Amino acid sequence: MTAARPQPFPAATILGYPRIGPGRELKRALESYWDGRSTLDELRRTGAGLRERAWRRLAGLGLQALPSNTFSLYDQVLDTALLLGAVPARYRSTTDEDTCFAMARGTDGVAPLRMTKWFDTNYHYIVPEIGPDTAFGLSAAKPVSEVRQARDLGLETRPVVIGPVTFLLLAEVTPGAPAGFAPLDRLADVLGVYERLLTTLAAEGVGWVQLDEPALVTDLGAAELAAVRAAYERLGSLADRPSLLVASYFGGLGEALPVLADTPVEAVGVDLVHGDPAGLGALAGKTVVAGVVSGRDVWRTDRERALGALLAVREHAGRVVVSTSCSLLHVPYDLDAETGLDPALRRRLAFADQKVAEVVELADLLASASAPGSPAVPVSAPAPVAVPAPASASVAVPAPAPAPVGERTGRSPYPVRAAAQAAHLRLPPLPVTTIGSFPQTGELRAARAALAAGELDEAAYEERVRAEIREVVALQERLGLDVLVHGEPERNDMVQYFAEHLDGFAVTRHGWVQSYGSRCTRPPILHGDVRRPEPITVRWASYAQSLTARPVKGMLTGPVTIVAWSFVRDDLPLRDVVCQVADAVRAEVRDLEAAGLSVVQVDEPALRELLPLRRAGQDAYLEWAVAAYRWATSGAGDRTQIHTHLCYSDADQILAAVDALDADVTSVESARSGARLLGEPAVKGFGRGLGPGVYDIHSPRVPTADEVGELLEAALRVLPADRVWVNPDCGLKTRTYGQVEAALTNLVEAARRLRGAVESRP
Ligand code: MET
Ligand SMILES: [Zn+2]
Repeated sequence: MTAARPQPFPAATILGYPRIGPGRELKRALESYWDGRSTLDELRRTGAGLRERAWRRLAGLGLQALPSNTFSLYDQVLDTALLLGAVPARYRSTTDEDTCFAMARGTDGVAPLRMTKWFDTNYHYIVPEIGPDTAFGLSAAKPVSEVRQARDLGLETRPVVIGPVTFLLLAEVTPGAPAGFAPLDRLADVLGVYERLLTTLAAEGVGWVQLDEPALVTDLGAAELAAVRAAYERLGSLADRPSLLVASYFGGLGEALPVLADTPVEAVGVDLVHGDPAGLGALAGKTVVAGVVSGRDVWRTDRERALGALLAVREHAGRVVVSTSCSLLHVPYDLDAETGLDPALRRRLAFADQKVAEVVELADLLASASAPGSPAVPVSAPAPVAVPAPASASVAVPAPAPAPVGERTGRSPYPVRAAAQAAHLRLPPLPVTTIGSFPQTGELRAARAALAAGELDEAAYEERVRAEIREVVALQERLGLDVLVHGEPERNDMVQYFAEHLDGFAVTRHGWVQSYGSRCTRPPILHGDVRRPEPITVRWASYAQSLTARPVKGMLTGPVTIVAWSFVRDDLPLRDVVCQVADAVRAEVRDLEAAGLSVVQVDEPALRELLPLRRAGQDAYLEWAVAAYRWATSGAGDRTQIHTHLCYSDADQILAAVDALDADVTSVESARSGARLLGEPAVKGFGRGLGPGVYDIHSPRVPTADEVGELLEAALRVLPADRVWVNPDCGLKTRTYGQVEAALTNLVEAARRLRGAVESRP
């Protein structure tokens, strides 16, 4: 069968749908397979069941154009690497699934591929590795079998694949490739594989294929724009192929718009929530898949505004299809599952299924809105639902004015503080610490569930947490760590826990969103003004400190991260929301200090995540984000050592801003990325304590003391010895106690071996 004549694109679609399962079925199936408790066949059956459920649900909601290949056992970028044959030889296994998991999670002897944030979201993708010798080749089994599975259910679908330009721009270079090589150099080879994919899908009778190109909303240079042109000229000119939708999202297309408009692709997806419709006239003659329903927040769509945007697009471009601004991967499944939410808040909300219904409804409204120029909402159409204002908008919060960067914040300059802290804390060189969390045992989670269900009373739960703290402190003393933590046993999640204790937030019971692989979070909903009614962490941290003579590090989540990992009200500038949270964190830092904690860590792993994708907005963002952090931490005295933690280490991009945070010690992920950070010139100039992670906590592998020692030696070659800290890449909560104990033993051992040498250095 060859491709039929171009089929018109139906009136409504979505760019993608959640896949973890409404009850996190995929998470359970994956973890059970990884632990050897179930077979690959069982895992495959779970996947098939989830896909069937998703398609039936979408069809039931009235959606005509259904996506496929948006299901993934781990990550869609990793799936694309497998599809294109970009599999480094060290990961090849007997089944596609095991190869996929080897790349994502590593194996006994082999470290996994790097993982990083998907644009400015909290979703993580696996970074493909491309070199001059990568042997590309098509493995189309997955998209083809999904098309067939849906067809067996009587449903036609549109396979979704990451597009060639985004795939190559996100890839990193195989270690050892010649200098100057860039993955984009392999564009022509990769396009050959995409051509074969399109031919294969056409032979399957597929009418449309969606190629996701979110990289097109970032600043592109001449070479990248030329790649866009080359890619879509070539794929568009292919003889027997399905119609092509090139989907952009997370912002406006900017300079890539006229380039795409010039190519023979049939449809272009544009984000009209985060990008502006300027220039869409260039798409006349094409189908515009207009993302007017946000795929990234949980707010109901303002129907009038959305319809206005759709009518404007229809006036300028050819055919308009109503869609989401991006995949619904980033929002929970179904608001109907949340029975405990305040009804006034509920009325303002829409999760994935509600957003699908909005898309369908808007398509109906658009169809009945007659010629351009007629009233935006036809009389016969249901009146748009008014979105109520935030409930607490009237609560007066003394808005903090964060101290501008560079201005005095109350603390002395770093050298003065460093001396005061050294005298007070008396730490050895290369102090060993952790990032905060210790393994969250099943027992602990069960106790929390029992508390929520009313089966365990507060006092019994509290004692359970205290017992855990006692064990964690004793373990750290026994292993010989220098700065201890209480282990965060009371926290379900580093953001949700604070949200539950601050006014202005609501939390959900089932609102899970995939973070990476089998990991999910339940982002809180920040809907009103934020205030801290009372201290949050002080009793746990001071209890831990009461158990030991060594310093315990109080552990807080920073204002940018709390906001970044929540669904945030959209009626205030983000900066103002962050300032409110910074004020609450500031009060908590001061209370920890007053309770006798000499070290306080304020985590900002999301600092870079909110960085605007285009350079034009980045300086302004960093200025207010850094100011908010300094406001949160600068109430501490000189003797109190402030730590911060980031889960990545793209030093060139962000290290200057990290320096401006003015924290005394910064820990960053480094082991997972093969200590690339240490090669960055910016590291040499870093003027404070730095702990480049020496233990990749995303992998079940335990590093040996020798491996840790090598990473520390590498750090000591570029950093002064009195500023190097020894710590894992991130928190330990996803690991087992067996792994953690073995790994921390090796961290302490490696630090001890090097201390002598460091102390005797001139
Ligand atoms: C994602 S960063 C995690 C930091 C937190 N303190 C932890 O150790 O889990
Ligand atoms: Zn982290």
